[in-house]
Amino acid sequence: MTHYVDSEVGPLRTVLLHRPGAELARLTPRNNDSLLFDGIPWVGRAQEEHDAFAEALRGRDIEVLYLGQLLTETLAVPRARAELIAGALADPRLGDTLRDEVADHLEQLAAPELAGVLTAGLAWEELRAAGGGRGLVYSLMDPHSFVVDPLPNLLFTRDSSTWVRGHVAVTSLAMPARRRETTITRAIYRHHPRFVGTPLLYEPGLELVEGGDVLLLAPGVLAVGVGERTTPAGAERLARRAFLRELAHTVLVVPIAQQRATMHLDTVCTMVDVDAVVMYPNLADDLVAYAVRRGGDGEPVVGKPEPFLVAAAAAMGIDRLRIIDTGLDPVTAEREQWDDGNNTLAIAPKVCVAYERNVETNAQLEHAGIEVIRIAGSELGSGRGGPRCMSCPIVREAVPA
Ligand SMILES: NC(=[NH2+])NCCC[C@H](N)C(=O)O
Repeated sequence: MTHYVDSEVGPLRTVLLHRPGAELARLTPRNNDSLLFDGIPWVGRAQEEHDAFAEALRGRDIEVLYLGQLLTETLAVPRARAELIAGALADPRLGDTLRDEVADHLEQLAAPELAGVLTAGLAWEELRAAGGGRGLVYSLMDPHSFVVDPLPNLLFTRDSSTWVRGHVAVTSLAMPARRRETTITRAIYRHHPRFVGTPLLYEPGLELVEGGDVLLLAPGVLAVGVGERTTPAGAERLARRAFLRELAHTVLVVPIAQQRATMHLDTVCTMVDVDAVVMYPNLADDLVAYAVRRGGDGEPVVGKPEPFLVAAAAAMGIDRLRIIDTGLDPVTAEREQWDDGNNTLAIAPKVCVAYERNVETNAQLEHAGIEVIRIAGSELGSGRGGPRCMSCPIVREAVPA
């Protein structure tokens, strides 16, 4: 099957999810802020919610791939295994002695156990229980800490890679708690038999870009939010690369507030139809875009800022990009935006998956003719991400004419 995505709403055929597991059980009141969770999720219930999400997708003939399983399979490739172990050892906190010990520990693990440590991390006392734990660094480490940090935000597969046509952008994540995630997505796309040979449009280590900020408005048209995560330099680099490979002709760069509530563009705006978005009403009128176009030599040419809807419609070649007017009062809008009401996953034009708790937003979507597949997310949502954040589309059919 050809892996290919060139819109936000074309019928979804294959998607990458991550079923949350032991890495969520690492969250405590001491570390949840730095690990970017707003609470301490009930792991079993989060798994049930996630399974129901996956089932809803399978029920619509969508193939669900799991990151954990792909990771285990990828570890069968010796080069991938070496890269992934190196990724876990790259943490400068370790120092030589502890790094050698952790290396010895990881190298003797079979693939499933190693995948477990790469996702859930290795706690201080686990290394001692395994017979390690000598040297200065280990002795001075907080016994509540990790020698390999857990990656609870792997749940949000949207951010660590994103597809543009047949190319995959392995992103460059902003937050320290998430950076190692892309050693995993990169290894999967480079070495897993299913993905070998996929061209990489972007790579970790480049200027910051996160997948939650990248929207494929139409074939050849990207919107890239710049704010808390993706930087203007990241948007420029992504645009330049997409232009050179002729994957896009226009990239709309959209500044968003640098704060947690609007950490990614997809927390305030997602597409639900070929010409419609659901957007956080409190900023619908203020959002602007800088249209960056491919110049004759492939170099980016930057236009003046324009209202987002105007710039988007022009780039997409349509008369108007409709906002589904959620018509909510500012307080309800703010509450439901925080709970990812605007973070819908379109699985076809006019069909989206949304958290059930955002009662008002969902009612307005239905009123506008959008089918809403509701999923529970009381536990999943504690990481501040909705259905779009928790999914990385790998195959979408072309939008039906
Ligand atoms: N595409 C998204 N909106 N992703 C949400 C990611 C949430 C995650 N806890 C973080 O702070 O990074």
